[in-house]
Amino acid sequence: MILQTSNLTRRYGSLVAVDHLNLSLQEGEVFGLLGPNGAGKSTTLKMLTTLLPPSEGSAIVAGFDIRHQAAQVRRVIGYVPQLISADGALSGYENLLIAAKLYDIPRTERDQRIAAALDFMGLSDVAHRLVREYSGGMIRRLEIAQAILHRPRVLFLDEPTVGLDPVARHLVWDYIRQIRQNLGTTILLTTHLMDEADLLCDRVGIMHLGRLVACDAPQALKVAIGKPEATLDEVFIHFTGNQLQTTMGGYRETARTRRVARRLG
Ligand SMILES: Nc1ncnc2c1ncn2[C@@H]1O[C@H](COP(=O)(O)OP(=O)(O)OP(=O)(O)O)[C@@H](O)[C@H]1O
Repeated sequence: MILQTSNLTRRYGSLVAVDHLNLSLQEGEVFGLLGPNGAGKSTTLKMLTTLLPPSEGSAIVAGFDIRHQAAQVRRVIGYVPQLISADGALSGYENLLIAAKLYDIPRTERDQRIAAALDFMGLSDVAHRLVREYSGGMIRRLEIAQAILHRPRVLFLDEPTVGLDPVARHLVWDYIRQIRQNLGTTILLTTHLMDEADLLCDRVGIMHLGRLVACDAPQALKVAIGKPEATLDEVFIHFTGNQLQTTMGGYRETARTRRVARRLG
């Protein structure tokens, strides 16, 4: 197992955002974490990327303990957060150069690694343009390029295609597949898009109120609910008892969650 959580829990005051999560990922798989707004997906990713300490429980990522070996964990993972992390006032190349320095990539290798990442993500032609002139899809691809520059063993993507048009979304899916295929990277992503999860993920985990309520290959989950021909939307509704995106409901809760997410960066 490349990633294993053991009763991983995070509380915010009296709210249990992630509740004794037990999750195992096999090396090289693309795993999708699904769940309504507020289910605990981002909080899980923040703990696994060592940005947020767990309240209870533990997790091992690529052989390192997120609590006691956080620095080692950070060296072997890549993370693309939900909110834009690239600097719009710099070029794509400059953003990648910062990432290369942050990841301690030796000076002699930097240029070659950056060129390879730009090429891999289809951004060579725009490398020296300011990121604020990029389309949403190009920014996402640049952020993914930044996150794979140091060849991480596990890549975390928090809603990688949110806000992208269908063409840009398909392109990001293609790149995610290529990363797995060419680099053997294990990928853990969160998404609200059931077609994205169905097409891209080897397995999905459905979270509801902080708990993992289902975990298997999309087709196996369809069979498990007695409807092999079902869409993943139906599977999701079956396990969460909700229409898509409604658990916490309402504009106020969504706005609050967004504000919180923004604060946490
Ligand atoms: N810093 C915080 N302080 C207090 N509560 C928080 C904080 N961060 C998240 N929460 C709460 O924890 C719960 C889980 O939030 P989280 O962002 O992990 O859910 P999510 O599944 O990622 O949701 P979304 O799909 O909207 O991104 C929510 O009820 C949220 O309001």
